[in-house]
Amino acid sequence: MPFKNICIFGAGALGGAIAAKLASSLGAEAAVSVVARGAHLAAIRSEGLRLLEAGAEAPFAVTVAATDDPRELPPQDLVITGLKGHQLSAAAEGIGHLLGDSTRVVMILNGIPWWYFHRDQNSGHAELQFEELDEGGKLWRFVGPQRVIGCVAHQGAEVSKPGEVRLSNKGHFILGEPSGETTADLRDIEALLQGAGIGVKLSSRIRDDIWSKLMGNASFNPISALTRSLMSDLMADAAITDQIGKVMKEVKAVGEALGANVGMSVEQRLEQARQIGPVRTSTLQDLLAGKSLEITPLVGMVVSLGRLTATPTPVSETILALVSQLDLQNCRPAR
Ligand SMILES: NC(=O)C1=CN([C@@H]2O[C@H](COP(=O)(O)OP(=O)(O)OC[C@H]3O[C@@H](n4cnc5c(N)ncnc54)[C@H](OP(=O)(O)O)[C@@H]3O)[C@@H](O)[C@H]2O)C=CC1
Ligand SMILES: CC(C)(CO)C(=O)C(=O)O
Repeated sequence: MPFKNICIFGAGALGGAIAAKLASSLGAEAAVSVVARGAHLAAIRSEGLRLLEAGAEAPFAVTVAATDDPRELPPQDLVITGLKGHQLSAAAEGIGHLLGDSTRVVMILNGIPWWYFHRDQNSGHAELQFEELDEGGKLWRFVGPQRVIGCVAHQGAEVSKPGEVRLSNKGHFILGEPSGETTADLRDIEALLQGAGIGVKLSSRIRDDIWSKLMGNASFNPISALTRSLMSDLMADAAITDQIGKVMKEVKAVGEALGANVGMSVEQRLEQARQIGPVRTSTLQDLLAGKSLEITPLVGMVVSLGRLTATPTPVSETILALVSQLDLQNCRPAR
């Protein structure tokens, strides 16, 4: 087992689920720790981290070392981040404390990740950095794009109460090196996760998977927050589905302008969205919890990369304006 110390930084919905599964399958074989905060951290410390799998009647609980200060943990063999994209810059230095010479960092993210252009051979913009995704270049400096393994999650999850994570389906995670290589590290991480009962697929073109997933997250995530609707309600509304389809078309066009093969058609992506069912998107979960919203990686970057590639994104621009104002009002104290 190449991973003796594994830290999940941001053990919320998806990170918490992965931490619980790894801790339960590895037992004493490895030290699984989590970085969390607030009431969630307090509950993990006092009652353990609980996971309710889709279809299960009761959660199971695991005991993991839990802290809000990564400096308390030793250097890790593997770090998995479950932070939202807009929370990463603030955590960059903390993640840096966990890294040894060869530590790899799996970043579970929706949307365009800060490392997107690292070793990208198709866009003509290799190594381009975006301040809006990586404030002050902190992620580039403290983590380093060469450590990253990209991760696209096809798994619905929610922190149902402090200390407890609930999965909404039996999903899977797509993992890929930014370079597209199938490295030994990638194979080892695949084996680790599969051994814990986590569905994994490897991709040699992770950016294609990012764009296919983003066709949905750029459209139905902000719209679900704007309308406070479950996925099933959005997809039952023909006028909304029509707007979602328009955003999907824009996202696909931007991805293709950057050299991605976005294999999925708008109709196929809409069909995938119809299968999700009565689920609160991660953006709606944050809105309802009064938290700031993950807007830039999901919507803002579609508009920015649309500008970079001269690809029109009018519907995404409208949604960006609306959801940005919603975010401002949501985080503002009541007047
Ligand atoms: N949830 C889902 O169904 C899906 C999510 N995704 C994507 O996966 C990624 C992770 O999402 P999700 O699992 O929902 O995220 P969550 O918001 O559930 O989890 C993030 C956790 O990290 C914590 N956190 C943030 N910053 C810090 C910090 N500096 N120190 C300690 N803890 C911190 C948050 O605390 P706090 O709550 O206090 O901010 C929260 O508990 C996102 O990009 C999302 O879009 C993809 C597919 C499905
Ligand atoms: C696919 C979906 C809607 C799963 O919940 C998601 O990616 C999200 O909530 O961000």
